[in-house]
Amino acid sequence: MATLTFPLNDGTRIPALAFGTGTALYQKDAQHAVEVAISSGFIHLDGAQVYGNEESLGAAIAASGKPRDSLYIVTKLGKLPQGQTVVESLKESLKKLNLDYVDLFLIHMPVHHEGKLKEVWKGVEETKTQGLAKSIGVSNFRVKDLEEILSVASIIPAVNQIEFHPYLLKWAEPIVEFGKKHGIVTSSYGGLTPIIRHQGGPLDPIVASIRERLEKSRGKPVTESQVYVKWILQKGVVAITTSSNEGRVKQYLETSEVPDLTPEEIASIDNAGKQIHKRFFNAWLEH
Ligand SMILES: NC(=O)C1=CN([C@@H]2O[C@H](COP(=O)(O)OP(=O)(O)OC[C@H]3O[C@@H](n4cnc5c(N)ncnc54)[C@H](O)[C@@H]3O)[C@@H](O)[C@H]2O)C=CC1
Ligand SMILES: O=CCc1c[nH]c2ccccc12
Repeated sequence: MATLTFPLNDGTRIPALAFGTGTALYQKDAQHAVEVAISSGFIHLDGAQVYGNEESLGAAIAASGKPRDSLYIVTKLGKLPQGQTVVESLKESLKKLNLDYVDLFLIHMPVHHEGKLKEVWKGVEETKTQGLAKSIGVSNFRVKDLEEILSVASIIPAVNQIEFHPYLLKWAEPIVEFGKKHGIVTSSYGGLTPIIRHQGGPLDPIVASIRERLEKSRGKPVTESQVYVKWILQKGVVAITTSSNEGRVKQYLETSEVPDLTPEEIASIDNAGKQIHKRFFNAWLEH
C-alpha cells in the first residue's frame, strides 16, 4: 500500500507516519529499534540532538541498505553552545548521522533560545539555503513563538511538532489552526497518551466502541492505538509513535489498512478529549 504523505509549503511531501527515537526505551542506542522499524516499512525517522543517539540512528540507516532518497530523516537543534552557529551544529549532526543532508531540521524548543529565537531561525534558514536540510521547521512552538519567527522569516516553517492527543486538544487546536492558516503542517508526539499514560478517562468507552465498529468493517483485528493514530492522521497531522516491540511497530504501519473514522466518531473523540487537560512532555509549555 502506498505511503500516506502530506504536502509541505516548500513543495516536498512528508510521510504521515513516523518512528521516533527519543525515548527511554532506547536511550543512547536506537540502532536495533530503528533497524526493525525500517525493515518493517517505516521511512520517516524522527531524531534529535538531545536524544544523544544520532550515531545509532545513522548506523541503522546505513545497515538498512536503503537508498538515501527512499528515507525521510529528521533531526532537531538543541541548545547552541556559545560561539557555535546553527549551520555548524547541523553539520555536527550530519557527521554523526553519516548523511549529507536531513529531510527536515527543526528547532526543538523555543526555550532553548530565549531572546535569540529570530536569530536562530535565520540560522536554520541558512541550513536550507546551503542544502543541508531539504525542509525546515520547529517543535513545541505556541502561536506566540510562531508569530515571533514569522515576523522575520524569509522561509515559513514547514512543520511544527507538538504534543497532540485528545486530552490536549483544547490547547493544541489553536496551534494546528494557526498552522493551517500559514501553511505549517503539524506533526504530533504523545499521540497514544489516552492508552498508555492516562487510562480510565472519558475516551475509553468511546474509543472501545469505535475500535469494535472498525474491526467489524475491516474484517481483521483493529487496536485502540490504531484508532488514535487514525484520529491524528484524519486531522491532517503527522503521527510519530515508537516501540521496541516489533508487533506494535507493524501494527502502527497497518493503520493504513484501517477504514476511516466517520466525522461523528471524530467529533465524539474531540468532545470527550476536551473534558480533560493532560500534558506529559515539556511542562514549561503550561506557563
Ligand atoms: N519534540 C518533542 O519535544 C518530543 C518528540 N518526541 C518524539 O516522538 C516520538 C514518539 O514518542 P511518544 O510520543 O512517547 O510516543 P507514543 O505516545 O506513541 O508512545 C509510545 C510508547 O507507547 C507504547 N505503546 C504503544 N502501543 C501501546 C499499547 N497498545 N499498549 C501499551 N503501550 C503501548 C510503546 O511501546 C512506546 O513505549 C519520540 O520517540 C520522539 O521521537 C517525543 C516527545 C517529545
Ligand atoms: O523530545 C522530547 C523528549 C525527550 C526525549 N529525550 C530527551 C532528552 C532531552 C530532552 C528531551 C527529550
